[in-house]
Amino acid sequence: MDPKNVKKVGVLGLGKMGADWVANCLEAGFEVIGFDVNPTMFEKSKKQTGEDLEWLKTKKYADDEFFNVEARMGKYTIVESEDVFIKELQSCQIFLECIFEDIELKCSMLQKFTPLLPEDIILWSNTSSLNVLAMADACVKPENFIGTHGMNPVYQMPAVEVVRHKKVAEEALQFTLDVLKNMGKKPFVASDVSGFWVNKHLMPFMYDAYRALERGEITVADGDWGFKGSLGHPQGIFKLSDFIGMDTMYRVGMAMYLSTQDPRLYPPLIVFRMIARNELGVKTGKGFYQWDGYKIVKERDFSDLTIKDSNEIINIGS
Ligand SMILES: NC(=O)c1ccc[n+]([C@@H]2O[C@H](COP(=O)([O-])OP(=O)(O)OC[C@H]3O[C@@H](n4cnc5c(N)ncnc54)[C@H](O)[C@@H]3O)[C@@H](O)[C@H]2O)c1
Repeated sequence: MDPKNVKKVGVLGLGKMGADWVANCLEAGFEVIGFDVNPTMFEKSKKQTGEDLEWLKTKKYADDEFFNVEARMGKYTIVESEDVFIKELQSCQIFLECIFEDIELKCSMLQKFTPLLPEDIILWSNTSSLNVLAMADACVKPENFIGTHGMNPVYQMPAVEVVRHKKVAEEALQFTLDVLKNMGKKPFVASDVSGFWVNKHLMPFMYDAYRALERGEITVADGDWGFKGSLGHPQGIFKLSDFIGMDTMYRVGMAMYLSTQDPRLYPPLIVFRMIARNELGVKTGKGFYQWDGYKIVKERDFSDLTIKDSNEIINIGS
């Protein structure tokens, strides 16, 4: 396994993270094949990848005449069927899974795909919290499976949390670290515990902030400015949540709660209410902020959702 031999990557799941990882792979000069079970994602996802590359061109490669967005996009194909995707994967060196944060779904996809893949392909998963060993066990070769948790937006954030599990081959781990470094990332190694290093600490912190909002202790804008202006965070919890997506915030928190039983990881009521109203953040134009694309239009007023006393909880309805 020579990291320099990576030429082609297959990406399964073309939502926010899949689209952004594709941009990172194209930036690195790889050819990319993508597939998503939901065909309505094809156009949206490609648009997202194109915008990511435009961002890279402006912010990182402004002086590089050889960084051509169109040429990079020319190396990206979204295929419309799983059969064609599997055929294309025969010439890939890396398979990257970016589907929903659902252990059963991820394991069933790995069980289905890995017997059909080249023997020496390295399998990456962008899971943010799930048991990596369980996913490895769903693969034909658990030693070649590894967690590669990229941070949102992955084409901008240098760190990748590389999750080591007890069956991973040292060679696959080293290969992964080297390929990521060749891609310009700065990976670090984390343990296979629920939430790994980043989300183990970040998720309870974010949910506590939601609960404070729910109790009327803070507003969205003050909460975000509090962390930005006092601790130097690049953005506050609420803005970050809107980028992540409330559906993903739910899936990650619930998965971590189920595996740890830590009550701080049980999604607060506001998560359920926002999902029921399709207020998922940037992807639906409404979350903690109101959005126009990636621009904040205004912070939203959550005073109608404030939980003031126990009677209110009883009368909340839906
Ligand atoms: N959103 C974030 O900020 C973030 C950050 C780090 C890691 N992650 C992780 O990345 C992964 C993807 O998250 P996301 O935010 O991109 O989610 P998303 O909802 O934006 O996209 C997931 C995509 O997977 C597709 N999909 C689902 N089942 C599939 C299947 N069987 N075959 C093919 N495609 C399938 C869906 O159609 C969807 O387009 C999750 O594991 C998540 O925990 C997310």
